[in-house]
Amino acid sequence: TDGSIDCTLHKEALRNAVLNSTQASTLLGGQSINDIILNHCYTPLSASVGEEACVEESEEWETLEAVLSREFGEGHGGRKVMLCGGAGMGKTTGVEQLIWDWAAGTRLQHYTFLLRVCVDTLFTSKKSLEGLLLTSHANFSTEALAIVLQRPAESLLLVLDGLDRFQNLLSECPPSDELVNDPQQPVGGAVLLHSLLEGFLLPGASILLTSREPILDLESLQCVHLLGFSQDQRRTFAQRFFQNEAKAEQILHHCEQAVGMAELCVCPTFFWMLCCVYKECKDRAPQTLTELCCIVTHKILQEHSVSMEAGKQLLCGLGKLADHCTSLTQTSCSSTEVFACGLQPFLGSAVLSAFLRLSGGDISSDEATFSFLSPVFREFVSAAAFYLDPSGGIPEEGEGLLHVFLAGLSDPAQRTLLKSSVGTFSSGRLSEFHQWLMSSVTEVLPGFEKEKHWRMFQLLHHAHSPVLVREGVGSCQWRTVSYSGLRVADCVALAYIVCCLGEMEHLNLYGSKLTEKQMLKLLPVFQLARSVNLSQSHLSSDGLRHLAQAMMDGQTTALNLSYSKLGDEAVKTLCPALKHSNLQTLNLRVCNLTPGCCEALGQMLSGSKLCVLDLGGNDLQDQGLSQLISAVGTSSCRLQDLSIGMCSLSGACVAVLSSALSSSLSELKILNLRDNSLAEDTLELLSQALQTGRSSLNTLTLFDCELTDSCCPSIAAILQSHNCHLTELDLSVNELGQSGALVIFDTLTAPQCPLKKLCMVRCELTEQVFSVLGSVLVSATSRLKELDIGINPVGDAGAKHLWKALKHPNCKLQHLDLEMISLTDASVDELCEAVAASTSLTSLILKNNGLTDLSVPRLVKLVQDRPIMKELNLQYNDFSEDVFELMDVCPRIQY
Ligand SMILES: Nc1ncnc2c1ncn2[C@@H]1O[C@H](COP(=O)(O)OP(=O)(O)OP(=O)(O)O)[C@@H](O)[C@H]1O
Repeated sequence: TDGSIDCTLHKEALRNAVLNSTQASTLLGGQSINDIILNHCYTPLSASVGEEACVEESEEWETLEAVLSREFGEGHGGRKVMLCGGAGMGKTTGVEQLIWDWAAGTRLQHYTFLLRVCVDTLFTSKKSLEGLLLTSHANFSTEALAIVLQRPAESLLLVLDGLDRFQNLLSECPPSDELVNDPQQPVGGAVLLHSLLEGFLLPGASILLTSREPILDLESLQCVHLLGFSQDQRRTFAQRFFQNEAKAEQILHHCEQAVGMAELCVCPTFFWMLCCVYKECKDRAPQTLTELCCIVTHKILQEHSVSMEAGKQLLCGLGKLADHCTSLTQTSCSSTEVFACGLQPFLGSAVLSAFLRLSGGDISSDEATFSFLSPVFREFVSAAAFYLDPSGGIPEEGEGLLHVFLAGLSDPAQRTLLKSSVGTFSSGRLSEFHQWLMSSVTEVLPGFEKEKHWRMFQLLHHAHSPVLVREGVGSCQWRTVSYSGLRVADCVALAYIVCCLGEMEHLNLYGSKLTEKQMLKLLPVFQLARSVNLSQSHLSSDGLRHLAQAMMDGQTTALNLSYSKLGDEAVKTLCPALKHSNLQTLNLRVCNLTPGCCEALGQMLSGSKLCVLDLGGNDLQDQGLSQLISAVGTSSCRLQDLSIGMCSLSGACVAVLSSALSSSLSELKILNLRDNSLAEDTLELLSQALQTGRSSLNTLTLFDCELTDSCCPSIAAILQSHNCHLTELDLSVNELGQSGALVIFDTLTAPQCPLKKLCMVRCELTEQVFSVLGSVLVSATSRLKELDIGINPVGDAGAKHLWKALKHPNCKLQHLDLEMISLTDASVDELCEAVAASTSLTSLILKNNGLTDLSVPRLVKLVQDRPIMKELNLQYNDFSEDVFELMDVCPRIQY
């Protein structure tokens, strides 16, 4: 009966294994398990459950301890969990602490037996489950174990730690007829493991596996990702480590500031090493990752009294071994391989085991394998060897740290300590690296791939040489692609680059989601950028405050926050700062603004340097506009260009606008009112304001403002006035009709009419209107140079009047847009003749008409024979593919 098997003895045996362990803590290998457990140094770890690991610290992070308690909770018999996490993330420590706690009677007591399955020999020969359990539990006799295994399997928890070493052996699933259910039957490792996981062997038993990578894709297996230490867990660890809260805070702060360290600190082994180094560096903590690795190497070599010559030989050998492992994508090597890398003088010496872990027996055994204790150091020695060993070129790498270390080591300040222990670097190698870096920068930054840009910033940051930054970035055509998705480390690197340069033309963060931390790191960039694009971005309210501060202190002249869902409160936060900034242009299009923020906007306008303001697409309403506009027309407002299209304005707002415009102090030159329903009678007020002579307005957009012919006399009055400065007028998409248009055209020949550009797209213009327009164009007094009158279906007959006018020497037209006027091939003779004769026309838009292949040869010849023609747009006509080649010969033709 199982009563004869005493689980308290088993628990004691498990505890004794820890108590009697002789494993020692090392700098690169980490703190020993017994030290952690017995001295209560265990710190909770973070984990996330599911297929994808949630690697950014967030609410999805739970503690490993909580996850394991839940997954293996009472009543959940037969749970199978795979704990995945990179090297040194704490898998073994987490599992060992769990075993200790079970043995101490504090966790998972509903399992009567917790058993380790020894994985070391799992794949070397056929083994039975019983055999493997006996290897790890010498306290059991074969008979006793057999009795334990006959218990209801629900009371058993099996632990298999470190399966990643057998990744390739596990990749293939054995056929199900090979799976076994007898714990005494010897089988291969893959069969044994699959028999356990698929519930053939000990059905109902719970199983906990660990591996660096997710190795088995089984439905029965729940994946838990181990993510190391969160910020708070690092704090707990550091407080325990230093026994001093202030010191712990200092370290945490330093990690954030030191170049390249913050991201690595989530890894418990790395953080342990860092704390050990900090404890000893009384006067000066390492400022960068490279410096940290140089200090650690120096310490290890000194501790083992390694001479300079031998130190150099060791690093070169380790570097070769690292490159060898990388090229074969393997993590461990045999002693033969270690030998071949020139490390034979160090085989068996303690200094080698400070860097490499030996497993599978002693050095002389065939099964002995070596692997790097720390993946970070693997890349570090590879970089150091590049500078120490003159053979080979710049090693290739993907995302890793190798190039980061090459960059860091190229800086004499960061490698000082390494120099004192292994000697000076070859100057040829140093200049080789610098040349490589400079040519990579000049190749990458003019390109479109933002990740590659960031990589270059990182390398330049690690190289820590303002001269290199100025030489590389300063002299190349740095393309301003959107930098959305910057990680914190990229923000830091970008800030370093821009600070070295002292300026940045354009910071494009289109579509970014920026946390407060990222904003803080980017502050110097915001201050030094001439223009900043945050269109479609999301900023937290703290982030916004930092932006405001940066604008106030900085030299930015243009800020684009359009489509960013800011809302009134955010704008109220920004306005007081922007008032005192150097901003000249501010884009707040479609930012969910309401009348609630207009007072703040108005206050910002008075006294600021702002000249251009776009508020289009916000629900400002008449009430908001009157608050906003109160500043315009006062001596403290410099606004010249205001867009308030689609702002739910009605005719009632025209009164306040008009009074602002008629103030002699108003500097407003451009006003865009498109897409508002302005009642036409109120246009009279605007007309009067523009006739006072005090308004400087030269561009007015009334596109789609629900105007009709009854407003045309008011517009005509403006154009006829001797005081009017209007040179551009857009009346498109209004139902002006023939009579209305004629009233306006009548004024265009008046000598005082200053209009140079007129848009009347889709205004129901007729052939008769076009005929009048023809006579306007040939009059000696008309100043019209640009005419957009598309989407008025006047056909060939209507266009004829314009062709005739174009030939006339008085016609000054440079740009003519006749999109969608139902033009056909029948017009082409006259069109070509007219354009050829025109002395001014440089751009003709004929999109969306009925031209066919027949016209193409004539049109191509026309453009070819007319060098002053900049653009002939023939898009969306009825062409077949046959003529594409013909049109391709002339790049000024768009089709
Ligand atoms: N919970 C923890 N509390 C304190 N220190 C920890 C903890 N987890 C890990 N460490 C530190 O990290 C080191 C490495 O941990 P561990 O050996 O458990 O990692 P691992 O994930 O098993 O790595 P590998 O895949 O390389 O075997 C430990 O020696 C210890 O210094």
